Amino acid sequence: MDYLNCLPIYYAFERGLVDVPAELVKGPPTRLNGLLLRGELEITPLSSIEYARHPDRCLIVPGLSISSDGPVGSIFLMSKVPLTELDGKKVCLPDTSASAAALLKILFHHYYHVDVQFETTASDLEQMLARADAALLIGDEALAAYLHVRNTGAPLVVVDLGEAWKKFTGERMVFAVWVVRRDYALERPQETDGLVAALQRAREIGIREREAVLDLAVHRTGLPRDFVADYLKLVRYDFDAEYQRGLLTFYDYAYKTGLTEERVRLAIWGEHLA
Ligand SMILES: C=C(O[C@@H]1C=C(C(=O)O)C=C[C@H]1O)C(=O)O
Repeated sequence: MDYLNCLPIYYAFERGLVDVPAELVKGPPTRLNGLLLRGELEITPLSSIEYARHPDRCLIVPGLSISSDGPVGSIFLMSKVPLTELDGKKVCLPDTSASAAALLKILFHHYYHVDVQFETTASDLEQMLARADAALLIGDEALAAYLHVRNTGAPLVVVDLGEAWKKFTGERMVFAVWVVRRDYALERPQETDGLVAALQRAREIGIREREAVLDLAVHRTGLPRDFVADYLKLVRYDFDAEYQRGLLTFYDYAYKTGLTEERVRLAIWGEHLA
């Protein structure tokens, strides 16, 4: 995934510290979601909401996710007015996002109790706010927009969706899980074990070599070092029982909000295969 939040995981592959018998493909979340579902990728981070829409198509890689326990630092709603005043107004969603877009719909419906009209557009704060009263941003565009708003003092209400979710439910929020295509995994269990082990090894190295990852992140983005360091502390990569409970809570609300068609169970590679 072509965002800073994936660098701690892919650093070891990029640096050749872990051998991965695969070709790496980059893109924003919705592009990778589409490629996996069209059978053009074998293993990828997938927007968590897309897993709930296609549980028969994928198996979750154990012990890995893109999550937060409270603020996430890169998923923001930026609004010209307080959220309660958005009733009947338009909100732009970025065409890069699936999970955060679903989360925002859930929050408006069940937490803020505000009825808004959504429009999906390219991820560009200025253009979004020219067409609507509020805009959702994710990933590196959200980081840049946040800094811009902070530095210019633009009069926008800024809400971190990881933080709003935590206030609403008390739970962690899982934005993406790594999945392997189910047909591929069942046909090629040994290759799947190899890819899963490579990802887990890469994650360990990314955590251990935190400073080197930070150097590379600063070099690549040109963002201030303290800002990037703080951000990389907010993003979590765990997928233990507490994260899974947070994810199932998200799925419950997604179902209640009409964003998914069934209440799914988590099928995790190596744990239980439905
Ligand atoms: C934390 C983030 O979570 C992302 C949000 C996603 C989504 O909305 O579909 C998908 C993958 C994650 O990278 C982020 O990109 O800022």
